[in-house]
Amino acid sequence: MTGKKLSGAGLRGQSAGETKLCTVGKSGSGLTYCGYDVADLTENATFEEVAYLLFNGELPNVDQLAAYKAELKSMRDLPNELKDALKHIPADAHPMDVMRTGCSFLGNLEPEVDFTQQNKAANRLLAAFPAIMCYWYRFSHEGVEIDCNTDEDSMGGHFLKLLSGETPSELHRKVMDVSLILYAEHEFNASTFTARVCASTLSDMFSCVTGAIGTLRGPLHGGANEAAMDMIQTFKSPADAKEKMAGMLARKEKIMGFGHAIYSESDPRNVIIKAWSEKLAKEYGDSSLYDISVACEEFMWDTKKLFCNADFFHASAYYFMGIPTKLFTPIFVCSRVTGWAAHVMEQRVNNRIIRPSADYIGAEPRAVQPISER
Ligand SMILES: CC(=O)SCCNC(=O)CCNC(=O)[C@H](O)C(C)(C)COP(=O)(O)OP(=O)(O)OC[C@H]1O[C@@H](n2cnc3c(N)ncnc32)[C@H](O)[C@@H]1OP(=O)(O)O
Ligand SMILES: O=C([O-])CC(=O)C(=O)O
Repeated sequence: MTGKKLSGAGLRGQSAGETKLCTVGKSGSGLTYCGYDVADLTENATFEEVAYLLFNGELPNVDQLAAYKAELKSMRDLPNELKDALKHIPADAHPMDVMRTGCSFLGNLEPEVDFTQQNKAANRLLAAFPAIMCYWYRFSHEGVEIDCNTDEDSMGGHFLKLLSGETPSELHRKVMDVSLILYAEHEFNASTFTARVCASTLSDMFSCVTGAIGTLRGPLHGGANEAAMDMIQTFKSPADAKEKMAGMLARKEKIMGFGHAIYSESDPRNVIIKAWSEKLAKEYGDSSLYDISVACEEFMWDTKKLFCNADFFHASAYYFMGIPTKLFTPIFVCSRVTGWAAHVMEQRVNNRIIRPSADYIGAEPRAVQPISER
């Protein structure tokens, strides 16, 4: 066999199952969760409402939301054994490895014994992830043992307060909330598919989410927001960005934060996070990083007709909020755990073990030679 087998490579364009949770790129660009447009959700709902929607199929009413938020708040703290484990992870560890270990360790302490506990397990992970990330980060980088509870009402505000110890501004709370909504769910992307494959063996929620974290870690998936930030920071000006990107394309390098496996015209999350990034740039008082990002977007469209995906303007938005680059992808985990867990639950309702076939391209049948004759 010669050359790259393109048709069907990466399972592109093939349906691998059914879902009620999400549509991606139905007309080239849209994104819906349980029938709601993601733009509508970012304007008229909060991340906790979206989490409830994904787990229950409907948005909550006032009482349901209050009860759900109270439940999540009661689950924010970490067991001492997990805090001790996090203290042993070095400062130079990859933060996604910390998230993976934190998830897996919690699964030892509070296992999902049977599927009647699936909502509890999902909510526990959702509530605990900000503390898993920030407890490790602040202890390993600043020597501070943080209190894992805050008086912040929302997940976004809670995360920001754990990270800095300061009460976040309304603007920062809002942007974090929008960001968590945008990253919550995305149909059969690589990490969600990992979770569903794991779920299809009737494994537990913590194993499904641990596997998904490992898949999200890569730069072709969730890791792209960090890679985009690292790249943007090497550009001195919009003109410099265009010149350096031309060189990257000439060397056939991938530009992180651009392109998408499903969307063909645009990623609907980009226009939303880009607008918030612009607002944050004004508040920050120095818009150079935003201006450089806009130049990158223009250049990629003009030269390759490639558009920014969800990750690209998240980089500058998080930067303006003072979030360290190494925590960008872990924030994605704090959000996407909702989508992953919802897919695990959906897989369990109508399960058959996921086990595709492969086209064999190896050696013809042959006999084993005695080792002395090889
Ligand atoms: C939240 C998320 O996970 S969003 C995705 C985040 N990932 C990134 O931003 C990483 C950069 N982007 C990419 O690597 C790809 O666009 C992916 C992984 C997102 C999608 O990959 P695929 O569906 O396989 O698209 P594919 O790689 O076939 O792209 C088609 C062509 O566009 C090119 N291309 C696609 N994305 C890029 C990019 N970011 N930079 C440069 N060229 C690109 C490919 O090289 C390919 O060119 P070719 O036909 O000459 O080989
Ligand atoms: O759908 C994909 O392939 C990747 C993506 O954008 C996501 O998971 O949010």
